[in-house]
Order: sequence, then structure tokens, then C-alpha cells
Amino acid sequence: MALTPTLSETLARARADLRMGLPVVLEGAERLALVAAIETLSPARLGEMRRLGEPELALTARRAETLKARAYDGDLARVALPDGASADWLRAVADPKDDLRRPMKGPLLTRRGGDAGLERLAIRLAKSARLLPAALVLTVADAPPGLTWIDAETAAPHLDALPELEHVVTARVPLFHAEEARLHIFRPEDGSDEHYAIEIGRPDRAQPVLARLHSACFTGDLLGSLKCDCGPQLNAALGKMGEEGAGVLLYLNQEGRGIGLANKMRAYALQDQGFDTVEANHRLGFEDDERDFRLGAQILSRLGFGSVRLLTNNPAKIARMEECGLSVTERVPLKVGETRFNHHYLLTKAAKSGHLL
Ligand SMILES: Nc1nc2c(ncn2[C@@H]2O[C@H](COP(=O)(O)OP(=O)(O)OP(=O)(O)O)[C@@H](O)[C@H]2O)c(=O)[nH]1
Ligand SMILES: [Zn+2]
Repeated sequence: MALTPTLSETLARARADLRMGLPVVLEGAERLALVAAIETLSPARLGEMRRLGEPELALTARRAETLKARAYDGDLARVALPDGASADWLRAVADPKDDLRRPMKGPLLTRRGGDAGLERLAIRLAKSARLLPAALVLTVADAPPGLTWIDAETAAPHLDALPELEHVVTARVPLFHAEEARLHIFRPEDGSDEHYAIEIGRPDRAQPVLARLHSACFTGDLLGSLKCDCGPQLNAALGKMGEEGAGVLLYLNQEGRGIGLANKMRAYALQDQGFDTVEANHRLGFEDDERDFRLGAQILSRLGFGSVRLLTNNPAKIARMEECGLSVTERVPLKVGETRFNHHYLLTKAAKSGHLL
């Protein structure tokens, strides 16, 4: 041990490798596979992988549904590569941007039988690298040297577990809405994004605290985008905490409901083609909401809060908090920032995701 990387560190490396277009090695109980993310796979690396054998394309069942491909593995599909399939072809299958212009990618031949555990892990890694959820998977007898090597049996449960968070630092930051405010930084030990807690005043830990779990939205929070209600919600939540003189706002770096900013922009481009926010996520191969709210519950309890008055319109958030052992004594509605550009988005969230209007 000592200087050799831990499983968390190896997975963090794997995410970085996939983002750069470098394959990683997954070692399962019965086979070994080279795995590359389709989004970043170069023609040269594809050529090299094809030289070593017959790779397959792993897609989520959500993406397969749009492509009319059968997903025999339940949550995913393993697609056989047609002769001469190029990196561009793979990219077009993984990325829905031209689906309407070029609908016929298939028929796609999908595999059934056998174990899809490594493919499942491959997609999981691509998602955690915030790439399109699609991977090239090649079963090999042995792997080329120098690639990051992952033990699949231990990695899969590790990716599902909540990473430990280190409370890195706390400092005072006077805010427009509340001069007495402190920012706490929390750093996950798995090398993923840091999350922030903004504590307003000195909330009494023995009482339910006014709390908001805010998910990062670069476009809404920073640019003032009118396409969602995030910016006004952020402002209104801090405003209310300022008025009451106490509260805690978690700023969770789960951009785009956990799919990352690049994928959220892909979803926006699909919305310009007429799909709603939920359909766009599905066409990309994601679930409606890929966030992990356990993080928020962990941060609140690390700060000493056991019960909250939660500012939200999302009943699922309340349910998640209670599952994590946090008591939600009250839901405080947060309805601000409706525009003609987000009216339909808000209606979709109410109709499909259970948000309260
Ligand atoms: N994937 C995707 N993410 C979006 C879209 N619009 C906003 N987001 C993200 O959604 C998150 C905010 O979630 P919301 O659904 O607005 O609200 P909520 O957190 O579920 O519920 P509230 O507590 O009521 O605000 C942020 O991470 C945004 O970046 C979209 O069209 N697609
Ligand atoms: Zn937003």
C-alpha cells in the first residue's frame, strides 16, 4: 500500500483517462476488457482497439430505446459494430444531436446472453466522467502496459457508495442578503467536485434550520439564463435566510441534474429541436435526474443539522432527505423566476417529475 493508489484514486485517474480519450482496463471475475468513452475516442485508438479484437458499443437502455435497439441486459444494450464502423459512426449512435436529420443508424444488432457487468461499469465510469453515457468495450486476453487498471468487483460497489467528505475550510463572506455569512468547502475523497455550504447567521442546531439544497446551474446562477428558475431561486433562498437571520444553503456541484454542463447543453440543443427537459435527458441516454442527494444530507449532518425546513418545490428531494435520516419538518415553497422561456419547462417538471406548482 503506502504509495500505491487506492481504489478511489484509481477511479479518479480512470475518469481523467476517459475524458482524454485514453482507454482503461476493467478486470472482471471472468474476463478482462479495454474500455474507452465514445465521446473522446479518436479514430487512431479505435483502429488500435479493432486490431486487437471485436469491440462492442455499450449504450444505456434509454439511448437504445430512441435508436429502436433491443436492450437485452435491462438497463443497457450491447451493440455489435458493423464492418468498417468509424469513430464518427460510433459518435453518431451515442450522440442524439443529428437523430432527426439522420434517423437511420441501424438496424442495430444487439447482443443477448453472457454477462454485461463490465459494460455496466464502463457506462457508469463514462457518466461519472460527465461524458456521453456510451463506451466501446473490447474483451482481451491481456492488456497493453501503462493503462489504468480497475478491479471491477470492488469498483462497482465503490462507485455506488457515498464518498467521504473532508471539511476543508470555513471563512466569513458578507453577502448582499446577509452580512453574517460563512462559506464552508467540502471535498470528496474520490477526487470528484467540491461542494459548498453557505451558513447564514448562527442557526440553532437544536431547532429545524431553514435550508436549501441548490444544484449548480452555470447558465441560471451566473449568466442569468431565462430558460430555468435557478438564478432567482438561489437569490430568493439567500434573501429569505437573510430576512430570518439564519439558514444554510448547500451549493451542490451537480450541474444539469448531475449530467454535467456539456451534456446539459446537449440537452438544451435537443430542447431546441422540440423535446422537453425529460425527453432530452432520455435521448442522451440519461435518467431524468442523475443527482445524488445523499451528499446534501451528509453535509448537513456534518454541520450539525438534524432537521430542516426545506425550501423546495420538489417532493423527491424531501423523500431523499428523510431516507438519509434527516427530518424535514416543513416544506417551504420557492416559486420565483417564471419567464416565457421557462414556462413550459416548469410545467414539464410538474407533470413528469412531480414538482409542486
Ligand atoms: N439536464 C438538465 N438539467 C437542467 C435543465 N434545466 C435545469 N437543469 C438543472 O437542474 C438543476 C436544478 O433542478 P430543478 O429541477 O430546477 O429543481 P430541483 O432542485 O429539482 O427542485 P427545487 O428544489 O424545487 O428547485 C440544476 O442542476 C440545473 O443545472 C435541463 O433542461 N436539463
Ligand atoms: Zn438552471
